[in-house]
Amino acid sequence: MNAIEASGIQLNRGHFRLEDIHISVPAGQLTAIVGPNGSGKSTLLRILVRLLQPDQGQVSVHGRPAAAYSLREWSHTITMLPQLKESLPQLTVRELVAYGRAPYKKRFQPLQGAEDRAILDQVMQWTGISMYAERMFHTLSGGEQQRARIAMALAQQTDIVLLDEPTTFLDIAHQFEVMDMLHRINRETGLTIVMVLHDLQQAAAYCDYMIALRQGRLAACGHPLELLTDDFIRDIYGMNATIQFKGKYPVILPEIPHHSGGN
Ligand SMILES: Nc1ncnc2c1ncn2[C@@H]1O[C@H](COP(=O)(O)OP(=O)(O)OP(=O)(O)O)[C@@H](O)[C@H]1O
Repeated sequence: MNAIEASGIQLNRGHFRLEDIHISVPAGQLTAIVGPNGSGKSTLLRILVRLLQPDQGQVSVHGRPAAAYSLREWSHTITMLPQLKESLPQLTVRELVAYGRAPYKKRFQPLQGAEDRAILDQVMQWTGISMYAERMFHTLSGGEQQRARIAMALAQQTDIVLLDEPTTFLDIAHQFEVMDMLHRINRETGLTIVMVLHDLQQAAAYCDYMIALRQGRLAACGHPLELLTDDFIRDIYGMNATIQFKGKYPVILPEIPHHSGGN
């Protein structure tokens, strides 16, 4: 069962073309979208969530064309958290997370009814930010901010969440903390999660499925542990590397030309 299917996607931006993309995103699993900088990962995510209209091609969600969903139905079905680039207005963490409930607001009703408040408490607990609920968002550390932003996306209670680089700007411990959290939420709730990731080792450690783009085209898709080979790294990233397995997980050892070992 697929949560998302995209077929024949084309987008021409002059200097950049997304060409002939056919992908399926399995329902209830963790999917990574990988590929070099500028290969079209964020562009594809924006097309999947209907923020960008492709020149050609179709996106279907739960077997139904994306265009057939009303705005309200769509906002209850799929959401996307963009990259952590923009600065947010001065809000408490609870106020920020409550933005996720906006698609459920009915006219003349307050934004936070009893049901909304229960959902906010639940998603803040899942993401481990309950103790920061009344703190100003901008006073949180990068890792805490990312968890608060993810809580906002979860508060929208969609079946599918798309995350654009959820671990970028985080130190290694916080990267794994966020990936662990997403994995746990996926396994406990069956939420379909699609993430743009740069770290292939994280993709292999946590994701069930991987979609690789190269220069605006689909280069490969499948289980990350099956896709990750020396040839894959060379073909997609143009870099020589050796993959070694540490237990179940691949470790990428790059061949760095002219590297003298740090001395
Ligand atoms: N709004 C835009 N207008 C014009 N060109 C854009 C726009 N957004 C992205 N692009 C271009 O489209 C191409 C693909 O960008 P995109 O952000 O999708 O790549 P990406 O794989 O997500 O890259 P990164 O890993 O660096 O975030 C790039 O050449 C980029 O400059």
